[in-house]
Amino acid sequence: MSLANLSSSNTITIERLSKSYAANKPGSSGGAVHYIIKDVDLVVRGGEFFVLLGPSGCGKSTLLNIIAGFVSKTGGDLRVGDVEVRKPGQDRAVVFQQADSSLFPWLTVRQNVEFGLKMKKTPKDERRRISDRFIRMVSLFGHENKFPRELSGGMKQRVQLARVLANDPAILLMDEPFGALDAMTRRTMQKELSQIWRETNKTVIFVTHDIQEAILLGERIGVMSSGPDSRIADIYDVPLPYPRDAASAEFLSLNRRIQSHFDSGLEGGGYP
Ligand SMILES: Nc1ncnc2c1ncn2[C@@H]1O[C@H](COP(=O)(O)OP(=O)(O)OP(=O)(O)O)[C@@H](O)[C@H]1O
Repeated sequence: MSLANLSSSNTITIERLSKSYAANKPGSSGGAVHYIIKDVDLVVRGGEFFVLLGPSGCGKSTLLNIIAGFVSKTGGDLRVGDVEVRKPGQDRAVVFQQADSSLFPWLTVRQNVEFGLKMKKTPKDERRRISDRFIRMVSLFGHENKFPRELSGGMKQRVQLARVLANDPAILLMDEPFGALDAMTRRTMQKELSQIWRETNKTVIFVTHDIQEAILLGERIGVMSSGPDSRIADIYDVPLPYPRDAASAEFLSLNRRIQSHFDSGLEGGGYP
């Protein structure tokens, strides 16, 4: 398959997507319906790095989990390429904020990274080659025989990332993956992720409530309105070359523009 075809088959198309729930008090009847997200329209191109930015509780994780197939939509359409999303699939992988719940505590770093490959019956030599590559990429070489309990939070997060990348999903869905890390580790991880994305041409949707992180990473930034009835209120292009310099005039100017978007109350709420 050519790269162009690969890209279009990884395009994520979202049309009037909604997630609602019945908000009846116990014992009452009637049809009060609350929307977490309502009528979200978005196209994320194959190979694009798209950031979803918004205040806490606006529905970023809900939208990401619908794209992952973990949460069902209640309205609208969602497709990857031409295929309607109804459940999780091998084309999509999720990186969560907390690595703890996703790593197997009884497996070493290497065994965790190779887990999905083993399930797919990838031959041992090939598994070793792939896990070596990604363990190096996330700077964990020398730690491959350690167990999760012997690792710091940042190291566990890097194992999670290496494991997801070893499975080679076309689409990476990342839910505040660096939110729990200290500032220095976070910066290193942002650089690594940006480089991996540029090397692998994956489609990435990255959730954050940090404007600087959004501008460091994204080609486009979709700003979500505060919930309920949340939607993508605005999309900013980030026409800056990678790797990005957070101290450059253009970076700071875009940061101010997005910040003022929230300060002016366009989202109907404070930020963050
Ligand atoms: N099953 C559910 N039933 C009712 N409300 C829900 C349900 N799931 C989520 N919510 C509500 O939907 C809103 C959006 O939650 P979500 O976790 O998607 O937000 P978020 O933007 O990712 O927040 P954060 O940045 O704090 O993680 C919240 O107000 C949450 O309480």
